[in-house]
Amino acid sequence: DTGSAAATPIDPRFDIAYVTPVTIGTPPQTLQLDLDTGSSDLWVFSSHTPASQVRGQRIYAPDKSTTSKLLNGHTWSITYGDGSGSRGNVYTDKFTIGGVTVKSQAIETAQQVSSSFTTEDAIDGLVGLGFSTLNTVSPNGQLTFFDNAKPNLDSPVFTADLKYMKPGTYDFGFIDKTKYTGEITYVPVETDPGYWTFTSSGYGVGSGTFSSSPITGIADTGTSLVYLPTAIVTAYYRQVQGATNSRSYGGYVFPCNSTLPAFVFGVGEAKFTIPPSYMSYAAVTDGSPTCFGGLQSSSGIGVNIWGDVALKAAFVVFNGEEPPTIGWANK
Ligand SMILES: CSC[C@H](NC(=O)[C@H](Cc1ccccc1)OC(=O)N1CCC(N)CC1)C(=O)N[C@@H](CC1CCCCC1)[C@@H](O)Cn1ccccc1=O
Repeated sequence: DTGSAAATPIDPRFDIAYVTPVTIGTPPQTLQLDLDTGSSDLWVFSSHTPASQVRGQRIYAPDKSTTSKLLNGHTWSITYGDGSGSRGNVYTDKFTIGGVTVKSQAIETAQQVSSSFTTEDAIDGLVGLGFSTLNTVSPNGQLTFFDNAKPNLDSPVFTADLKYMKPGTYDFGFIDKTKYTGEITYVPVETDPGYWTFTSSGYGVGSGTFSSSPITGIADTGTSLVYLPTAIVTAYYRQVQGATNSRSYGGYVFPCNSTLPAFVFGVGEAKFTIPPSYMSYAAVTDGSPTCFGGLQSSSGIGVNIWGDVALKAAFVVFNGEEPPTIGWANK
């Protein structure tokens, strides 16, 4: 098997998240889900989600699918880094992304979603693409779509080609040579506790010297920004006129008309440049002259996160062979 599906930004003004069309059940029900390498639950808004918590999202109705089966006595509950969360019951059903089908995928139906999910009408749920050890279904943890699909994929990989303010693609089962330039640099992945954790070889601010120092973090398609150690973040914003670490806005902000340096990060011998346009994430509120930075400190999180701001500067291969590795290429 091989497959390919679009990853479309949910907001035309800034890349807060990307959604991908999937089909569930028989006849197929189409939902727009956020593929998240930072978690491992596949959950959806459903006919079991209270109407008061659904605001425009598409829902999965297991009772309308001839191939759905309730996974008796199984429940799930998840809380994300940004404090959002959801919980509910579990079915198995036919699940397809970009033409790759898993006949019996655990579909976690929401009985409750937090307010930030209710207000985000462009996201109908998540497809966790982290390692299945992170799955929250109890009493028996379930496998991710990738783990279920892997044995039937031509190659046990999926790739992310996210783009700045336009649709990119997720490919499953193959590496599309037309999507990158030069060589792919592969580095080891630490699978404990279950993220795509790898070690970057260092960073540089703009045209400044490159600092070769290991930065261990996770490649996370479900996180909008890049979160790195405070020393790196302060070194970056020292080069930005008028930048301050705002308590009220919860991070580094600066005048939107500031000149921003690029941010360079290393993977092995390779270098990747996040252009200034990606580093100015968004105006703090619509029309404000104050902008929120695409690079923020990880000190409050406990893990460094290479989110979409970094991922869209590269072509990334999530290699599910044993042992797993992650590959980065310029594009
Ligand atoms: C520092 S982990 C914060 C991160 N959530 C974000 O990145 C959200 C994404 C978002 C926000 C609003 C609408 C849509 C999407 O966006 C912001 O938080 N932003 C962007 C806008 C900025 N103004 C403020 C900062 C996060 O929990 N990701 C998790 C997946 C997310 C959850 C929310 C829905 C979309 C998918 C996940 O991979 C993060 N994970 C990673 C490792 C361990 C646990 C864990 O849970």
